[in-house]
Amino acid sequence: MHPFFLPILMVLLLLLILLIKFIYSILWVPYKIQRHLYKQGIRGPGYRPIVGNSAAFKQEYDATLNKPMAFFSHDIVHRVDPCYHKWTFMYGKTMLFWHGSTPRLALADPEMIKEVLLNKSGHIVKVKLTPLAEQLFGKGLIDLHGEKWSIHRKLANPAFVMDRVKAWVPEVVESTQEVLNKWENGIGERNEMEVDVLKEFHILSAEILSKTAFGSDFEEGKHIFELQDQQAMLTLEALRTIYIPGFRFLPTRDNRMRWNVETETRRLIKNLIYREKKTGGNSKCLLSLLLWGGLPVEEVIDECQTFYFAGKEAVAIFLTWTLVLLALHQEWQIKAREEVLQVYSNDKVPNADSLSDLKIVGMILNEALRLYNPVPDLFMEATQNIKVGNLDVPAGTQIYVPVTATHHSTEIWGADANEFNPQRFAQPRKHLASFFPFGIGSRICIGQNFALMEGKIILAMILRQFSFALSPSYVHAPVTFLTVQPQFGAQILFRRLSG
Ligand code: HEM
Repeated sequence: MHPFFLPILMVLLLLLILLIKFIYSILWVPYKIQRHLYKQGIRGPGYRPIVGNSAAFKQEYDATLNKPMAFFSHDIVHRVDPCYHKWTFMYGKTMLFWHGSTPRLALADPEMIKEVLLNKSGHIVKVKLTPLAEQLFGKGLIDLHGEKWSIHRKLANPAFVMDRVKAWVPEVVESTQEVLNKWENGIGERNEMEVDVLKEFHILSAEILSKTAFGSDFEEGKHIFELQDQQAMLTLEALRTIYIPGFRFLPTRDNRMRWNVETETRRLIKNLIYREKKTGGNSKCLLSLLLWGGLPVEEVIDECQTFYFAGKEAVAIFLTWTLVLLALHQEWQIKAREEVLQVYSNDKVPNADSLSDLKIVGMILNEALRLYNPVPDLFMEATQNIKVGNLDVPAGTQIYVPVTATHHSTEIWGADANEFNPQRFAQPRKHLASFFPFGIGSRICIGQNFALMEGKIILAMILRQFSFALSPSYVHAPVTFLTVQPQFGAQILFRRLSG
């Protein structure tokens, strides 16, 4: 026998096993799942080996970016979730599409959505972030599972219970007042001034988060936020391409940039932690709870990365859309101002006790979160064969929850689903899974109380000091850049209120 015969045979055998595994996961499993769901009446754009429907996603997304809305409308699903929107007309609202070779089953029925998000069997879990997204979020709450998630969540929860959140009202008032003074000075002798509130609210929510959750000076956190913004852009670029395992380890230009940004972000957070350790901490803040709760430093860094992003981004977007809506719907701006002036009469500074008196403001915030919910979709995964409603869902199927589409559904919200009508929130919500901007179930947003408190205080303070309208330079173009954002900023004209 030739001396190389055996090694060559081994290599060939190994290659054959790899090929079989490859064919099994790229062809056999996807087509099997597709057949299984097709038999139950679930249709979709069809599986393409390896790439799935990535080409369609890219094409629709690029088309959206190049096509601002022709006229102002709150009917935005076709921009925010373009593929899903297009496919619903072809295949129905409950459908199957493909992210690479991963099946995604989109659900539209609130009862089924509730069943998935509230499932306690442990067989439906949150989808793990891709390693690329981990560089942005860190391996914190958003991406943790099981026992580790439960430990982190228990440690972080006390920072966001209502009493603790209310204690942060003075910090929110102080930071907001500084911004409003800046606008006031900017107007000076003029009649009005244009402000891109998207930029302003990013800075304001970052400052508030630094002071409250991290108990630190904004200057310390500022650089971390800037790096996170940079990382968000890089992550977005990467997420729009097909994920190829191992590619992120190649020293490409973008990969190197991502590594550097991540290393620098983590270094800065580590500095914050060491300062916190030295000073003994501030028992009110999240950072202290995590650190003194016994988490290893590396896990605290991960969690800080998560909160620096999640706590700033969505709040800034939420406030931005609220202002855009009130700038457009003057009648509601007037109603909200009347309420604010009544609740905070005699120049009273907004305080925690009167938050619940801001009923109309609360309804407006809800309506803004319904029409322009910052997080457009949620992803879960079946780890075993499961039943959702009447459907048999095979293990390995991801479940896609189209939050924006649900919030805009005429079947759920009636013929005026795409109208701005805060009055609809005068009644309790129709169904737990008809309005869920913060998610529902055990993974519900931990910062919900905090975000709504910020929304009420900041909006009340703006309404007391200024009237505002959309600037002619504003172009309505909602688009999904990780969150639902105004593509060209949100230019608003502010006027000082007389008297
Ligand atoms: C209007 C503002 C906000 C919106 C719309 C929002 C929305 C969401 C949504 C939809 C989820 C996912 C729920 C799920 O997977 O089922 C989430 C999770 C999360 N949010 Fe928020 N969020 C907001 C503000 C905040 C703030 C202010 C913070 C922190 C200060 C925060 C921190 C988090 C964290 C850490 C998670 C992961 C929770 C877990 O999986 O245990 N969010 N948020």
